[in-house]
Amino acid sequence: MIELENMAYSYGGGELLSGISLKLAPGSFHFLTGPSGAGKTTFLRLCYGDLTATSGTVRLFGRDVRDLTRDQIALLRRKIGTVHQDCQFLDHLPLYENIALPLTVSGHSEWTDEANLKELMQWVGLGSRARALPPELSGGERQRAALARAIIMSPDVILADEPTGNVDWEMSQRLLTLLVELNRLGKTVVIATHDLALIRAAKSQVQARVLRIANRKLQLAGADL
Ligand SMILES: Nc1ncnc2c1ncn2[C@@H]1O[C@H](COP(=O)(O)OP(=O)(O)OP(=O)(O)O)[C@@H](O)[C@H]1O
Repeated sequence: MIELENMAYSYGGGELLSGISLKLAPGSFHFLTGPSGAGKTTFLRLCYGDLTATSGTVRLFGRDVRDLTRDQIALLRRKIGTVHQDCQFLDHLPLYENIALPLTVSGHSEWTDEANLKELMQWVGLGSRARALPPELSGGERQRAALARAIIMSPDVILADEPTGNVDWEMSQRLLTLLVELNRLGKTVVIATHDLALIRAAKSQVQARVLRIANRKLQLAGADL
């Protein structure tokens, strides 16, 4: 799926990430943790070909990112759904159209009407909010909408960057449950988070590996979280 081999990355100064190797197996569930500024967001961006490693190799679905054109990377990226820390929406479009944007952009606008999106919107608990405008949404609604948008193309992998960053505990549990359900459907899930309580809570629901980035390296975290 996604494979990193002795990868390093620098934004131009010193190395931020170094000697990183990891294989994300199909259907696996990973948490990614580490101090603020350690490089979690950068790591996720490398995992979906948004950044190119300074050295070492990143393979997306068996293809070395360096051998791919931007268009080829964009095509492979359709198999990867991303949820960002600050979910961006087009404020003038109703929610269902925002969620359908990946379909519109990829030329499948015939599937983007409200009726087709109903099931997905109900699944994330936004069935009654289809026509709301993004500025009218709560933090938790925005995060669930971002998750719906991330999975609308039925990706194999979901990379979520602090998906529970701006919501209360109950909502973070709800988001976690949605991500666990997606994993049970066979999706590979990676969640970057500072929230160790969330990771502990997940342990009863899913077999997750916990990775930690610190001092430029990626390590498997201990069981003492
Ligand atoms: N586009 C960029 N250009 C230069 N430096 C950057 C850029 N993006 C991030 N950085 C720097 O790289 C380091 C890692 O940032 P990153 O966002 O990956 O960390 P993080 O672990 O996700 O942090 P947080 O937990 O606070 O979200 C930080 O020092 C940040 O300032």
